[in-house]
Amino acid sequence: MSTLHGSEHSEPISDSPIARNITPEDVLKLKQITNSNTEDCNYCYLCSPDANIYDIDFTRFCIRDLESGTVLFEIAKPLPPELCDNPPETDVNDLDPNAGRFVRYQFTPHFLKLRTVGATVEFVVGEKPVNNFRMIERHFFRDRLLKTFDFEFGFCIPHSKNTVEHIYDFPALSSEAMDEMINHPFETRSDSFYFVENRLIMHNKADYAYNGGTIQNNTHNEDSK
Ligand SMILES: CCCCCCCCCCCCCC(=O)O
Repeated sequence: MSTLHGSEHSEPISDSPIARNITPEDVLKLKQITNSNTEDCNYCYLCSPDANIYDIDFTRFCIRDLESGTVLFEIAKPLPPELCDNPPETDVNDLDPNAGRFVRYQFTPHFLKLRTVGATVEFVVGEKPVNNFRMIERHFFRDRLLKTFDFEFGFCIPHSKNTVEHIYDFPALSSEAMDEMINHPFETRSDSFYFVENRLIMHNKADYAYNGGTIQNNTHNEDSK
């Protein structure tokens, strides 16, 4: 039996979140990062990897500062083994079904001073048309909700490759809040919930450090986007 971990709902959303459809309204009500009350918070997801019945696959992800145009982070999914000269012997996704659902970002303190960031996502979809593709992403520092982002991807035709840039307007943060976030790496976290026709089909997590000394970054799972 489990509830929607991390929420401060007076009633559990569900006895089994994976068994029942989680809606946008559900995740918009969450008052904490999912499963933030346990050590293994990176292993609590509100849908199983099998919920992605549309075979949506993120193949490239890029974040840029819209004021300067500087690319802050970029990652592309490796080519499938059949298209590689030297494919790895083991696919990490064969070992851990949650591989690729969690990303760790390491940014410099300057990142927190940015105003607007563009996140470009490239993704492919499978044989089903995708209607009403929507991402709700919630960023928390500890138990404080920094901001909720709610982005539409629109309609995607079967077997299409798509690119969209979502604009993140940063929340206003006091210098004290920024200092706290800088001094407590990985206590800033996000949940990204992806819906098709209001059904949760993917849930990814990320955490963030802002104490890096160089321009950018590092990830746990390089194939996660
Ligand atoms: C400081 C709080 C505002 C945070 C805005 C963050 C903008 C960067 C977006 C990157 C989020 C990607 C999440 C993911 O990997 O799924």
